[in-house]
Amino acid sequence: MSLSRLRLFQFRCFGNVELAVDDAAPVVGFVGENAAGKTSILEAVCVLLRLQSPRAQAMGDLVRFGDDKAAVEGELDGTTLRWVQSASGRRLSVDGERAGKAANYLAHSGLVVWMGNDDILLVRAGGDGRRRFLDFVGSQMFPEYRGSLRAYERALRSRNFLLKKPDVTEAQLAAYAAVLAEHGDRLSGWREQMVAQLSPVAAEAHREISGRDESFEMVYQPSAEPGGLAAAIANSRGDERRRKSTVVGPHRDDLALQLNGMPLAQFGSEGQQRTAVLAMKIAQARVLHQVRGRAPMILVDDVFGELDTSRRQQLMAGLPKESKIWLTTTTLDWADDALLERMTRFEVTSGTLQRM
Ligand SMILES: Nc1ncnc2c1ncn2[C@@H]1O[C@H](COP(=O)(O)OP(=O)(O)OP(=O)(O)O)[C@@H](O)[C@H]1O
Repeated sequence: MSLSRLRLFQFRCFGNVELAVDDAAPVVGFVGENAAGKTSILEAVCVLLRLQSPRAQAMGDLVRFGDDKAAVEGELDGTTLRWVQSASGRRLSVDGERAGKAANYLAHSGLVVWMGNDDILLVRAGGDGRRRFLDFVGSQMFPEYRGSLRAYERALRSRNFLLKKPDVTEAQLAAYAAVLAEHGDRLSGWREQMVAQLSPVAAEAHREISGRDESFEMVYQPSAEPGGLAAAIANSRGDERRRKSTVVGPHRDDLALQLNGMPLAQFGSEGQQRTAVLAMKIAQARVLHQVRGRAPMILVDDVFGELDTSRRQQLMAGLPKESKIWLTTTTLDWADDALLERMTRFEVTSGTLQRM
């Protein structure tokens, strides 16, 4: 999978920039000072391919300050993808034809693994980030995942709104509970399947990086038995009345990360935690490659230069050979000749791009 052309229009700090990359270029590096716009370029790729930003709270944040719309366009293996965000909403097209629903567009789009400094929060912070990780991977592994997730989220918001109203009826709550159970059971089934595939691959990648006989494990912790959400919601009515919100379902799932059977957040050293997170991302790349038959693009924001040489080499060796790596860095001091030879480089300076 190869992105050979990318154009950003009024996206973040960019006015109108375009770059072209040789199809065969295995690594593309964006080099520049802090706040030059490096992350925004990788973010634009993620938005173009997955319709999701790894950092924006709302898609409107992506529109350049003072402008009324933003666009990203790119050429992926000969297909032209276009994403436009304006006050009237989002418009998607594939080869010049309106795509309508996200699912139609994503069927033509590509796969992505995002790696950034915040990844360590997968271990250290709460379940939100781990659920986002599962959802990001799930929507790339299973074509219907994203649609079910959106339907689940909509029903959850409506039901939680109703639960705060004093005059709500049991029938109203039950109608939304049925939607939650339908989509929630599908989501937890997919999550269970996904973690079962990711965990052994992550364990293998972890051993490769650490060089030690440690056992890393990802364990899916559903808040309700997969397939049993309707009963779990019914059984939690007392709790719901007290808390005025839906207390079971995929929005309460978690993913336990363990090293040698112990919780990594509590007992792992910083190095062990970082290794585990790298292993999870390598596993994501390998499993997506295996399941979808295409190697994902690897977007690496800042972290490459911060890894020690051996981890950097393990990471490069661990990713699918066919994956293109696009990375950002403030300096190339860390890069050895072998990597520099393979890297197409662009200098980023306050919203401009230049081939180096
Ligand atoms: N919607 C927006 N419109 C205009 N500028 C924006 C918008 N959103 C963010 N910016 C600015 O864009 C600039 C580039 O941010 P970006 O995070 O891409 O830089 P970076 O090169 O990755 O920096 P760092 O190395 O510090 O991570 C920042 O100055 C940021 O404040």
